[in-house]
Amino acid sequence: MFSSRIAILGAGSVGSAIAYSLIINPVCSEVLLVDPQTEVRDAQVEDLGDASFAGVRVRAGTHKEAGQCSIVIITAGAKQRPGESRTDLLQRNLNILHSAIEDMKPFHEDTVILLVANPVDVLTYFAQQMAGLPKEQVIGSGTFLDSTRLRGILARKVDLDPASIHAYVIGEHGDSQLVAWSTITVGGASLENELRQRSIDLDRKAVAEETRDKAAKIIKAKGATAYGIGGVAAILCKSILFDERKVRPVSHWNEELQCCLSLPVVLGRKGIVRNLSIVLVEEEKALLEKSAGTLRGLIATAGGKE
Ligand SMILES: NC(=O)C1=CN([C@@H]2O[C@H](COP(=O)(O)OP(=O)(O)OC[C@H]3O[C@@H](n4cnc5c(N)ncnc54)[C@H](O)[C@@H]3O)[C@@H](O)[C@H]2O)C=CC1
Ligand SMILES: CC(=O)C(=O)O
Repeated sequence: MFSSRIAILGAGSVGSAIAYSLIINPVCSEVLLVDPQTEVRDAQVEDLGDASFAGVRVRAGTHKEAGQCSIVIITAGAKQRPGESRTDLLQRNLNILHSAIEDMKPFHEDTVILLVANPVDVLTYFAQQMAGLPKEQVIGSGTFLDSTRLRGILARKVDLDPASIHAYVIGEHGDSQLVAWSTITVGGASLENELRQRSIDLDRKAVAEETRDKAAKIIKAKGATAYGIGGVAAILCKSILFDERKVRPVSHWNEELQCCLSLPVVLGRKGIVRNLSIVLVEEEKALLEKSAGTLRGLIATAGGKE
């Protein structure tokens, strides 16, 4: 059995969905839930414990214990109300992040921090400044969830398994994100080729908008998204703990663009193992730079570097 521990800060909708994914498909021995709302936290522990058939222990933990875990997943923070954007949460969630990180410090030298709370790219940047860990060990779930949504939408359009479509949403996990259309492949062939061969007329703009707006649509109807990020965060934990070297689009510091945003990178036990050089066409490069500009602006507004 595994010996690693994963701490989840925030035992709300997202934290509990991530915990559920982690106990259903075990990758660690213990999951710690950390939340100042102790009554809710303890009820989540009890409820999740009833589902822990695979032997993963779930218990309440403290911030100090979390700082010593193999992975700390930060979901602590306010969520969007219908009509709000992720960036509307910035100041509230930055304050929560600051106190949570101070409460966890000093971190174990091998801890990887996975930001999930929004706006995830900006919080990833500030967590890197605050945590005292190498930048490679502080990452955000970024556009992995958007890329999963994109693959699902494309899979329905072209009648294929989503896992057989290599497609990435890059940039901000937010409104300035973009689909890297020119890089999409199916079985080694370009998506263009697949569409042409099968005479499928794909409305790319509509697909990109459906992908981008999916969270808002779910939030409008049920108040939160949870299962998607639950699955995605658990997959990222597995990639990290098993040193899988999987390529994932996650939020990380990009020296060239001077902000944290998502591009495909190689993930391993110490977080980002290396960057990959995705080859974009000019229009995509311009959109990525625009997305980075949005994120740099948000960082500056929140008191980070200009
Ligand atoms: N990156 C992504 O793809 C996604 C991000 N999110 C984000 O995740 C965040 C959480 O969403 P929900 O779970 O729905 O919210 P929620 O309100 O259900 O849960 C948040 C929890 O954080 C706790 N919390 C507050 N301060 C804390 C601290 N210092 N330490 C530990 N816990 C603390 C609260 O008590 C609350 O229980 C939101 O910011 C939301 O926007 C949600 C879905 C997907
Ligand atoms: C809420 C959010 O960030 C999402 O579901 O994409």
